[in-house]
Amino acid sequence: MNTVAIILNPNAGNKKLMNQMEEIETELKETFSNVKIYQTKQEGDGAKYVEKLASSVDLIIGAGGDGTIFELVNALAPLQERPAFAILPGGTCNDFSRTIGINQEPLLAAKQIKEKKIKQIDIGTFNHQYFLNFWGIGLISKVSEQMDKNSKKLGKMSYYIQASKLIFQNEVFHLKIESDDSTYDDDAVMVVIGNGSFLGGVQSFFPQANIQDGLLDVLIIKQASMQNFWTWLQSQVNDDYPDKKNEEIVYFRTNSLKIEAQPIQKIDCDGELIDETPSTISILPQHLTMLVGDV
Ligand SMILES: Nc1ncnc2c1ncn2[C@@H]1O[C@H](COP(=O)(O)OP(=O)(O)OP(=O)(O)O)[C@@H](O)[C@H]1O
Repeated sequence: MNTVAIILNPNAGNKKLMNQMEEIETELKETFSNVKIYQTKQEGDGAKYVEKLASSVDLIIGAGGDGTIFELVNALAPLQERPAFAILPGGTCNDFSRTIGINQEPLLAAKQIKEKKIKQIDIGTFNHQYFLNFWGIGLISKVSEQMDKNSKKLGKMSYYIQASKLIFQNEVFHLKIESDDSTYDDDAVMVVIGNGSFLGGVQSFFPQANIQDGLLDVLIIKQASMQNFWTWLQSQVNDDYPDKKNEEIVYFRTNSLKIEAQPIQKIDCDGELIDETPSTISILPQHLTMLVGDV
């Protein structure tokens, strides 16, 4: 593993990553003989770089926030031959980098990447889109919808401020889920399907998510559960979560499922609003070779 392309969004987050790039490049060059930085100028540039570079590099390092990582993963995942992938966290939440134990200090993350600790990682897919962290409808996508660049500057707290504003609106939809492992046909206010264990910067929804088990974690929140759910979210999850005896929270694991909602719901995928229901979601087991940190 010698040839490395760093695809960098210079405007991600608070530009902390951008300001440390020289130092990071020097650090990486101690281990990798050929390191080049490619700066994106706008949305779509990251994907173009992946298409151009994937067949000629051993490792692509995504340097930016979750939006940049989402774009790069969506360009890498459909390729037949995929170089290894790593993350230098530079955004607000950096959810998947946390799941794979990458330090949130970019220079320390670079030191971890130098260790070349490799894992084959599952990724989720639906309608030719791919996700590392989560697929969600209901409350979760409403929070994303109302987040703008200004509120993002507040960092991950802004997710919770938005969520707490919306949580009592409790907009119910009718949900139908079919999978080999479970079915559901009832009202709900939110569905979150997880691959990674972090969401909005905290290890809240799926603390025991395993990114190599070929399974998606499916969490359905029914209407009456919002108060419980919020209490639970604040209490930051204990080991026996989710308690399957709790009738207000439905939880199961599966490798694929079909979801319909009435009225149609917007889909939030790794923090990006990109599609609408219905959707058939599945997992691509150990599809991506990633350099991980302390996991
Ligand atoms: N040079 C650039 N200037 C502005 N936007 C860019 C640039 N390069 C890429 N983008 C786009 O900006 C969007 C947001 O980027 P990214 O997620 O990396 O940063 P962020 O929004 O600050 O972080 P987070 O998503 O964690 O809050 C992405 O969709 C990305 O494609």
